[in-house]
Amino acid sequence: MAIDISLVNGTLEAPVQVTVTIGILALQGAFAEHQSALERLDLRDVKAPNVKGRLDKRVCVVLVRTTEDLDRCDALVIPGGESTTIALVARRSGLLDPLREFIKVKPVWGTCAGAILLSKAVVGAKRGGQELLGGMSVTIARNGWGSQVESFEAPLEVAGLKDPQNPYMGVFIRAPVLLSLDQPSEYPPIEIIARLPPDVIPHAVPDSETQNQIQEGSEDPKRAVAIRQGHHLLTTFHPELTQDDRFHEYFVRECVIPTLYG
Ligand SMILES: NC(=O)CC[C@H](N)C(=O)O
Repeated sequence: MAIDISLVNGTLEAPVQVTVTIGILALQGAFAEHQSALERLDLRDVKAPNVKGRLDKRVCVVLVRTTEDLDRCDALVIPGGESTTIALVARRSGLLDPLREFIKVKPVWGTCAGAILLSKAVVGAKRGGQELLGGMSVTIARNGWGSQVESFEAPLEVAGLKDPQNPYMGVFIRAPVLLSLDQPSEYPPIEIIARLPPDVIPHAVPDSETQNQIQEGSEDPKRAVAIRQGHHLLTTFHPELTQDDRFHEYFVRECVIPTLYG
């Protein structure tokens, strides 16, 4: 975050230019596509009631490969790719613990593999295990829809986005499936931002994995494909692979700006 204080007629004025710096973990996966989407955003369109002064028009994007890169960021995006590889490279780069500390205090958005890393528990990890970053009190199934050939697109119901009447085309590539949305008291409430249409059912997750988790009258967590918990956002699909930037706009508007200026 950079705030310029200007001197007008010898007195200090309120901040006039506010830069939002968002990191993208760039160890493996679709980080370049997230960069393009974030750089397309025009923050002058983003409502930021608590910002005294103007938001800089453009997000400042940092590709994060070191702790020094991470230290510059107000928020972080963890892209899709291969969650086991991202965790391994993060460990080798000395980033795993700094990332866990970052997640405790700053907004983070995980897409697909990034969603797995943001979860507190995973089902179907590779042999040898899967290190997680945690941050969101959910359990997720890796490759919950099956293999690459079972990748698909689906129009999502997106109540919380801009233009909610326009469905959002979700791109699911070896996507994970949310198995349970837990609500321990030390975590903020979970809000479902996007759901699958009722006719799309993740078949690769055995019912036995989920049956016990769905309480009568409550929603099947498998239909939730974008959730927010406090200032964190999780999407099991790939918003960066479309030209529809509403999720990127949502993350900045609802998760990043209120954390910086709320
Ligand atoms: N498109 C993706 O990010 C796929 C995620 C991959 N199945 C994993 O486990 O990491």
